[in-house]
Amino acid sequence: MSQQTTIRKLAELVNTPVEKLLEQLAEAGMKFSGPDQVITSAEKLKLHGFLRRAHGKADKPADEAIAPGKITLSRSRKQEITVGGSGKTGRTGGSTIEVVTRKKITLKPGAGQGPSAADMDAERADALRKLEESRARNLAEQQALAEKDRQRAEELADIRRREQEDAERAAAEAAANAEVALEEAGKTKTHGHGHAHPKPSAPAREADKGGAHKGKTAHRGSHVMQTGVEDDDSTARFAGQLHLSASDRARRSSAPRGGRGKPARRSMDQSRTGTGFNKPVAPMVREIAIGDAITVGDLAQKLALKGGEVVKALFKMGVMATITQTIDHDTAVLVTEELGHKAVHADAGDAESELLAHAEEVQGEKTQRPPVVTIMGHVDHGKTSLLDYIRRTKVATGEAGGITQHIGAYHVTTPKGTISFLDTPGHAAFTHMRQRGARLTDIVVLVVAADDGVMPQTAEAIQHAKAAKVPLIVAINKIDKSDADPSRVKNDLLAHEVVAEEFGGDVQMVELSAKTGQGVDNLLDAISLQAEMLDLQAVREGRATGVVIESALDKGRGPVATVLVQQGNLSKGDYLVCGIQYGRVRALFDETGNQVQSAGPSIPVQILGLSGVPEAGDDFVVVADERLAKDVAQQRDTKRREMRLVASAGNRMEDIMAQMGEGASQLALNLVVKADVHGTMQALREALTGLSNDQIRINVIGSGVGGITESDAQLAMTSKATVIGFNVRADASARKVIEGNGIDLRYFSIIYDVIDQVKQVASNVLGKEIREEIIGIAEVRDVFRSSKFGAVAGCMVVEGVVKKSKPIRVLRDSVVIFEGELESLRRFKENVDEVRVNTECGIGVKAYNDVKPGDQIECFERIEVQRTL
Ligand SMILES: Nc1nc2c(ncn2[C@@H]2O[C@H](COP(=O)(O)OP(=O)(O)OP(=O)(O)O)[C@@H](O)[C@H]2O)c(=O)[nH]1
Repeated sequence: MSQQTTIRKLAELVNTPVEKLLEQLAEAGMKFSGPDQVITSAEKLKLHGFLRRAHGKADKPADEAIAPGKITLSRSRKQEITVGGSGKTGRTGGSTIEVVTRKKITLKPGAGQGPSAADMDAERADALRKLEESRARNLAEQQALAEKDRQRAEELADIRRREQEDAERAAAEAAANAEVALEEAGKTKTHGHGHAHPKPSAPAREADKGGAHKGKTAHRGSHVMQTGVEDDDSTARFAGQLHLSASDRARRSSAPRGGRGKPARRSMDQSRTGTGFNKPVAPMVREIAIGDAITVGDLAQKLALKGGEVVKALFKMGVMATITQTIDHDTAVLVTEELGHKAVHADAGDAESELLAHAEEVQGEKTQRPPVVTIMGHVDHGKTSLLDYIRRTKVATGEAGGITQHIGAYHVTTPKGTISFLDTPGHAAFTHMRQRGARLTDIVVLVVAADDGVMPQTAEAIQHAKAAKVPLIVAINKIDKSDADPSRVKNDLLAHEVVAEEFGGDVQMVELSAKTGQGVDNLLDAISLQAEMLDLQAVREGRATGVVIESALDKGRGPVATVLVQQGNLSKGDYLVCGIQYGRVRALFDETGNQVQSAGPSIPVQILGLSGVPEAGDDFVVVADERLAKDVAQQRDTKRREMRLVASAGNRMEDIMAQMGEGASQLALNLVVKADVHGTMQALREALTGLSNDQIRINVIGSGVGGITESDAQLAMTSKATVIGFNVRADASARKVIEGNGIDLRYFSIIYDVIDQVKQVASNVLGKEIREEIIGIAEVRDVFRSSKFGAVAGCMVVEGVVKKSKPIRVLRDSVVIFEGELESLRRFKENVDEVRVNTECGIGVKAYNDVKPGDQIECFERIEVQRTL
């Protein structure tokens, strides 16, 4: 506005009549003489303010413009900026500031309209001040965060250091396994080395780049101060720092401390590539095979753990075991799973299945085979005499003197066919059957002395035969004796459901005398007849299978075993597996001691050539070659040893329990059993352990064939066992230990005596128990009350005898309501010590006055009873 404005010109400009303008100016308090008078800018503004007010609008700038000297016209722009440490407003307390920027024009009277040098007004200064404050606040926050990050980084570094140590330890432990694994995989160590420092993976590289945070900043663009409002570089950079991500900050703050700050990251990458011995990212789960038993040490080795760790885990499970101790399969599986690994059952092995495949090959035409007979009966009823008679008269034909040797079994040839007898204790025959789940005996001959009748062991034999579903033939022996009464025997047997044919049953009964031989042929006929009815068949050709009946170690000939062939044909030169032994049949002998070339089904034969002494009851199988025989035998040996370890571990445990007197209410009686032959030893072991019940457990902790040795005596001493010698004696050194330590040693030659005596010993161990016995019951008929005696019950003794000195119980409706003792017991007015059945009496109960008619007073006593098996 370089030109001066007149009122007329202004009226034209604002399009208002000049008169009206003059009026308005007059109203605004400005007097003008005419329209050509000049109007100043101040006057213009005054008019403008007047007019706004007149229209009801307040105009602050206009008011301010009233200030003398200058008029400022302004155009404003609002802008919001957010400031805060990480951009996460909520966490760091960042704030939003409203910045108002104005374009200002200050008009000075006569000074034209261009922008003045003092563009910055008070508001702007205020906004900048606030911004400065905010910056300062954020800087403080930044520093606090940096401090926190530094602490956190230190913690992380600490954790990583510990992990690294753990990893190194794990690596050392895994070294052995890894070597094996590497060998298996055909990898060389250099291969592993080449990957020891792999390049970081793509994402890792990207994350490592310095620009990582930039990308994030860009992503958070809404938080960045926009340029153009304030061209402030420092603020822009500052804002960039504010928006660093937490991870970036952590890395940035840890970087200077950790050198290059990357070892942890590198190790992660290595583990991902699967090279080097770094701590695995997930726990390593091993799958291990466990047999029937394993020592704690072996298990730890399989799991690549320290023995102590497995012991500790077992302890937590309530199993106390040392590293050398054996644990059974189930416990081993449990602890393996507890330790986070997997367990599978160790396969029995291919050799055994191969063996089975071979065994199945023994197929062919089946033909009639001889019956296998076991003789059983009560002691002294004549079993041995009968067997001897048959052997003497029917075996060894053609041999001078007919001397036969005892090999545990023999066969006789009768006009009606061959019969094989098992010359082992009846128990043993059935033990074998139970063990193998197969029939070893076809027929049981039950010997009953005609003069003695049915006795306990007769009944026991009947039970055995019935349980095994083996048919019976009864030999009524000693009929030569004057007091023989065969019909009484037959009648007695009826009570055991053994019914003679003549009574309409199906059991053949033969009267005979083992002494004179009378009727023995009839018995053989009866056996042949029974065998025919049973239609016993077997394959005669092919590889033989069967069972060991007896075994021993012969000083001159080595291990000898009497086997009963069940299928096929056993020949000299055959390879066989026999229990855990194997070998090639060097020679076969029959019961007369003659060498034979082969033996068919149901024929017992003694063999030489085994690697060791098999156990009675072991099976044998002829196999194609020695290798297979050896493999199977060794596998079985391992398995059996494992089982023994478990059994002995169990024994040890029970001993400990018994000694501690806690954890088991069951008592234990330990025995060491030695016998002359395997069959007897096995029969004894079975029979004795079978005596165990809830209260006592009979442990045969040691058993074997042969004399009692010093080691047997030592075993007995350490486990406080009783030594049983069956047809064997203790040698000098064993006797010394036995006598010196007071070990209980007993010799026997009759199985039943052993059982009886063990029962007695067990009873002593069991001790006595206190039992209560009710000796009398009195019924309350009436109750009298006296000040002197209290309540006195008028009673009738309905059972037994009521004694003053014995404890009593008061019963109401068959429920005990009081237990105590008697205060008084009277017959009429007299005090008595006892009152018998069907007698009236007066009873005063001590400390109890609530007796009512209808109650029962039960009198009892406590007695000591010897516990028995
Ligand atoms: N008179 C007579 N005596 C017999 C007969 N059979 C056996 N004896 C006698 O009875 C006794 C016992 O006979 P063993 O054959 O030993 O009886 P066991 O049943 O084998 O006895 P253990 O082997 O001890 O169970 C012996 O003295 C025999 O001589 C018989 O038929 N008549």
